[in-house]
Amino acid sequence: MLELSNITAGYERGRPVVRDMSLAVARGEAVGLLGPSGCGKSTLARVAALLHRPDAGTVVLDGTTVTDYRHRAPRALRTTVGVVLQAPRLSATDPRLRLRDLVAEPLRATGRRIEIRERVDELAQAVGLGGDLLTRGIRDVSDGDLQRACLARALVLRPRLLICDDMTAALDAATAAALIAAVEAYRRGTQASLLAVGPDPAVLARWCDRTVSWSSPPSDAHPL
Ligand SMILES: Nc1ncnc2c1ncn2[C@@H]1O[C@H](COP(=O)(O)OP(=O)(O)OP(=O)(O)O)[C@@H](O)[C@H]1O
Repeated sequence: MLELSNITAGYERGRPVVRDMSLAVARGEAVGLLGPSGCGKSTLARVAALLHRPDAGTVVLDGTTVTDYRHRAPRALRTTVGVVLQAPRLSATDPRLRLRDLVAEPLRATGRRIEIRERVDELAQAVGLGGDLLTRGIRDVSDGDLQRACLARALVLRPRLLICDDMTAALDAATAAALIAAVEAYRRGTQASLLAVGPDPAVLARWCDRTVSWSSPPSDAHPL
């Protein structure tokens, strides 16, 4: 489903934060990527989500070798992946949005307005956004509720690969458990693959088939 081969990536020319990293996630598999803060996990996750162009290396997603990233990536490839980032306030681009609009954003962007009502209500239930939460603005909900909405948005186009970058960071235990359960239910229903990134082995073990440690030598770090 996802093959990252010898990825080198960073933000400044000549100063990579990810060096020669390889990782594969098979169809239907859930892989945890474990590593300390600042080691480059989020950067690699962004490369896998086609949000950041690597300086070197190859990304193969669903059998297609990726040549373009961000808005230049073909829509069909972009919508293969759903992404939940660590900081929901940063990933929710427009602070004036209501949660309902935030969840519906990918459906609007892909011209599937007709599906919005049913799909958003279905996902609100799946992630536990009850009561009037969907009608509230981003500024008027807790980080936990905003992250629930971000997970719903990531699932709204039924991605075949879900990437969760430290999704449960800074959430209380009950909200974290609810979000993990929602991802598990989605995967049971769709056989979607999962790449879960985080610093806590116990959290990753809870929802992943196997965990790759960032500090492993390259030969152990991937099954390619
Ligand atoms: N947009 C950016 N511009 C410049 N440098 C960045 C940017 N994002 C991350 N970095 C730097 O790249 C390095 C790796 O960061 P990254 O977020 O990928 O690591 P991480 O393992 O996910 O850390 P954390 O678990 O704390 O999020 C860090 O030194 C960070 O400061």
